[in-house]
Amino acid sequence: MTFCEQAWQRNLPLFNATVALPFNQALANGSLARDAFQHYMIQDAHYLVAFGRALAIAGGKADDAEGVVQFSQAAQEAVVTERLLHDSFMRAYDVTPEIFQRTPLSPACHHYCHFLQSTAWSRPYAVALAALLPCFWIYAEVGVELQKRSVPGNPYQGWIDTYGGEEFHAHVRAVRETVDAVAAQADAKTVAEMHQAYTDAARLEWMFWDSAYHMAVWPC
Ligand SMILES: Cc1ncc(CO)c(N)n1
Repeated sequence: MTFCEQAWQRNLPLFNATVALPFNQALANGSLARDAFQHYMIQDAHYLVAFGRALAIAGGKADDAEGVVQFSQAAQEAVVTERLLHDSFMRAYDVTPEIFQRTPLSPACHHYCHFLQSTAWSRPYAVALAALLPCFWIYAEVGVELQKRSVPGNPYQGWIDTYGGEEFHAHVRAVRETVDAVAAQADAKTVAEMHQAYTDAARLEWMFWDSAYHMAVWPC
């Protein structure tokens, strides 16, 4: 079994729990509260910049030219997506640049951003990639599950299609191929660290959606 197949199997209950989260169920049936979606978009815009930064660092650590290109391009796409979010969904949902500027990262978003950045800076290339993989893969598979459950006229269809769509899935397949190739060359200790990083990130994906549903803020 490849690293990715193993990681998917080990974390399957967590993935199913992620799809079942109230946020995702409400996104699929179109009943998600507008202010929860606004909160989520603001946090996601913050997240995408940190994700981009972590990808750029991973690109700099790549052990071949292909990896440099793949992850520096992914870094660029993350930031382009962040900008598009401001011009499209945020505008449509009345999240002004001022509202965005004055909304700090939620505790879950803060933790996820810093986990990705510190893993990318301080751990080997293979471990950094394993931490970044759920951001791609879980999003794409949640997108597919939400497309299956989505109702006609769902106001959130555009958002769901971004992640359930073929363009994003092609990226995910390419990242999985690289992660499997890197894992195949890694020693057992590194592979164990990769699994831990994958699970940590998968848990943070769960927490990100849960936090958005409750519009969580810092307790003090
Ligand atoms: C929290 C989160 N994870 C992954 C993605 C997809 O890259 C996203 N937009 N937001």
